[in-house]
Amino acid sequence: MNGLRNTHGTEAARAAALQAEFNEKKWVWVPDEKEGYLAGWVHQEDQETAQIIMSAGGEIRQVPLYALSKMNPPKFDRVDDIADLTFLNEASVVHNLRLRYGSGAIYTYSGLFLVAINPYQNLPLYTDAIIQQYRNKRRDENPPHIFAVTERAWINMQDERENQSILITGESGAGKTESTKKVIQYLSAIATDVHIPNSSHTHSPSMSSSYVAIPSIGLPRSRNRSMSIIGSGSIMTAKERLGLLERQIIQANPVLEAFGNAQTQRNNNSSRFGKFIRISFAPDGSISGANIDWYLLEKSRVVVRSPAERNFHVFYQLLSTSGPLKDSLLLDGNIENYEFLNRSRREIDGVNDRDDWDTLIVSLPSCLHERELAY
Ligand SMILES: Nc1ncnc2c1ncn2[C@@H]1O[C@H](COP(=O)(O)OP(=O)(O)OP(=O)(O)O)[C@@H](O)[C@H]1O
Repeated sequence: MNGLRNTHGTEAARAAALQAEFNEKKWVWVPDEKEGYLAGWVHQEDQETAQIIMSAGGEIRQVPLYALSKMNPPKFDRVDDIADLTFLNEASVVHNLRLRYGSGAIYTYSGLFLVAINPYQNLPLYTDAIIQQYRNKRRDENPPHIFAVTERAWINMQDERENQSILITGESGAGKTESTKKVIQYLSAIATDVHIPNSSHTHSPSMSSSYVAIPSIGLPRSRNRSMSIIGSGSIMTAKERLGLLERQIIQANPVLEAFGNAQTQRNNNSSRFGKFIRISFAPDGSISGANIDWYLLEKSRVVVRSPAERNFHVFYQLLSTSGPLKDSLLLDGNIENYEFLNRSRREIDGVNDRDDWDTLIVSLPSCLHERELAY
């Protein structure tokens, strides 16, 4: 107990010292070509420019006033919600995200939004224990997390009996597909065990994983743009249900990815289409089905792309095989013989197109409802 009090005391003293040091000077963020923004303090200023002493190294820079951004006091370092910052400027947002990322916190709130920074490594943030940590908790009871956003959607669906949507957006390689998987992981883990077949009252928290905004979801839907994953209709035990939805969506992935993903300069497995995933729940909270709509496929990639990128995976997968399908399509050459393939990259490091073709073929009958894509 004493030890704990001492720790708190030391932390408070440290915070007070930092604040006192901060108060002594007029701290600002200075734009820097290499680092983005660097800390410094104003030594002198006139009406248009300021003389800044850089915090690291003591270098003096002459900077126009309009380029400077006010710095927040140290007590705001690593805040969970960017909206809490006193000075809400780009430099302070970047600083906060950078500090948090440096300590393994890839998620930060920005008001109603959640900002996720791609860690490009597997962090232990998605275990069953973490799911339990977010279950039935308010947003302010835990650190920012995609599970907290999903929990909110779940609670709203239950309380208000209204459909919910989670929009996941970002540039290529930002982590949209991975984030979508985390939402599905959470929902399938918390959905209740009992399944009532053929219920007519379902609610759908929907997820849009795309770089286009929600209104695009209103595009007319056609049969060949939609893939249904239908609940089993039988009563399942917790163990049987565990991960069923995840497994079904994972089984659908090889098909969607073969025909809709390609290697780009930013992402070896970039989705070249928007996705709208709907997960339906029965009134008792069990999953009754799921549906994936896709739209805005980058069709131009078939004929033209940057030399450093590839066409859609399926072409390379098909040409890596031998057998009746290739023969029936009169494909007797290899990549070099086809103009739409031989003008750009042919291989991806660490990817075996032949293995991926086998996975695709195994996935086809199990994930397609009514054999929509069978050939
Ligand atoms: N939360 C995460 N944890 C670990 N790795 C991640 C995470 N998010 C993304 N990644 C890594 O970044 C890569 C690219 O992410 P992802 O495919 O989700 O991007 P995307 O936004 O869907 O890209 P695109 O728009 O090009 O399809 C993933 O293959 C994975 O290696």
